[in-house]
Amino acid sequence: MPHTKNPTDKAVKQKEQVAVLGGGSFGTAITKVLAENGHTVHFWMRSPEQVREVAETRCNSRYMPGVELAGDIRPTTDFAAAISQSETVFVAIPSKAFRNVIREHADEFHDGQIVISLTKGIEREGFKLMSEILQEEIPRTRIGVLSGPNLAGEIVQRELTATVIAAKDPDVRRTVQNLLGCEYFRVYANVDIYGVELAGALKNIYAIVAGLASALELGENAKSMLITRSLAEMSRFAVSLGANPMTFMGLAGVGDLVVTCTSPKSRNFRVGYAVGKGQQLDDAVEELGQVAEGIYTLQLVKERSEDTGIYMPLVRGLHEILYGGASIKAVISGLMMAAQNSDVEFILPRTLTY
Ligand SMILES: NC(=O)C1=CN([C@@H]2O[C@H](COP(=O)(O)OP(=O)(O)OC[C@H]3O[C@@H](n4cnc5c(N)ncnc54)[C@H](O)[C@@H]3O)[C@@H](O)[C@H]2O)C=CC1
Ligand SMILES: O=C(CO)COP(=O)(O)O
Repeated sequence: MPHTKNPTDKAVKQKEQVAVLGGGSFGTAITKVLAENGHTVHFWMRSPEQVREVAETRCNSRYMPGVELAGDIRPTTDFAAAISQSETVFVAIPSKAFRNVIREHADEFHDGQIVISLTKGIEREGFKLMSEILQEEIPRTRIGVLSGPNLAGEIVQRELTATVIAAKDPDVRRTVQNLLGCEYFRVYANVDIYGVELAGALKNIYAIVAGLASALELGENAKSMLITRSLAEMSRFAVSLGANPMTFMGLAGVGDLVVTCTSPKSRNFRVGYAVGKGQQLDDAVEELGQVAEGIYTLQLVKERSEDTGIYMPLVRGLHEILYGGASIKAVISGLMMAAQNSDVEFILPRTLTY
């Protein structure tokens, strides 16, 4: 049920200047939360037409049709102007363009500025997460990552939502909690940046798997099995890369996995569903018209898991279906008939004979 009270009615403790980079669904949703909390939001996007539309109509019709953007929102194509006055900058640029955008404007960030990635993806070259890109490109800033079960379409309707801010610096965590927290948006803290960020990127793969399962009308037992084994697989992979397994018990892990694996509001789920109904992958992505990061993450994680010997049967199976022309039935049969294994491998180590 949407929360109907407008947070702008509430006395705001401290009005800040903030910037949001990226005018898609999630950039728009976070801009709306910040503006409703009374902050001045410098909303940077590359399209002058979109800037004009948001300025004139207070609506971003391509990504959030029918949603009014109230409050002190200043849309702009001028990057330097957007971030110059802002103590905190939120970045909602898809992973494929993330480094280029930050690199191009690296000199415009100032020392100690807080920069928070909202992006749930991985860069192909070097398997870099967005926080690592920020660290490389703008090391003088203070970096954090926001991730969790955060469907943009629900946030803009003020549906009750929780998220996670991960940062080493407690001041960064506190700042983001203060900026975003309100009656319908609750912000929890973590220090495991890598785990929170990897969880957000990896779950997109399993949302595609869940969409496929939904299209095939598999039963409830099967859906539960898939979600739980997805959690086992993604945490196995992340832990091998240095993440804390406990992060996967939280909102950024199981929370985000559940929401995207059970909702057609997830774009990744919708791509899986379309493929499960017989559509070609390229057509499904084109029809979506928005980013489905899992498509790219799948390829990177498959390669990385093979290079490092991490057992990821769902990733391998999905890759065979999407890129290897394998039949969905054959892949399911292969998964079900694989060697029997342990449930929670942190309790009973997995047998290696597969
Ligand atoms: N939409 C959602 O519910 C959520 C999305 N995210 C993540 O946020 C990130 C952004 O996703 P969305 O906003 O949903 O995507 P979207 O597909 O709705 O919009 C992408 C936006 O990025 C812009 N863009 C692309 N390349 C650009 C470039 N080179 N320079 C400037 N702008 C560029 C596009 O113009 C568009 O405005 C993704 O990594 C996604 O996984 C995270 C949580 C929730
Ligand atoms: O990350 C999301 C929700 O937490 C959004 O998922 P999609 O990108 O699949 O829509």
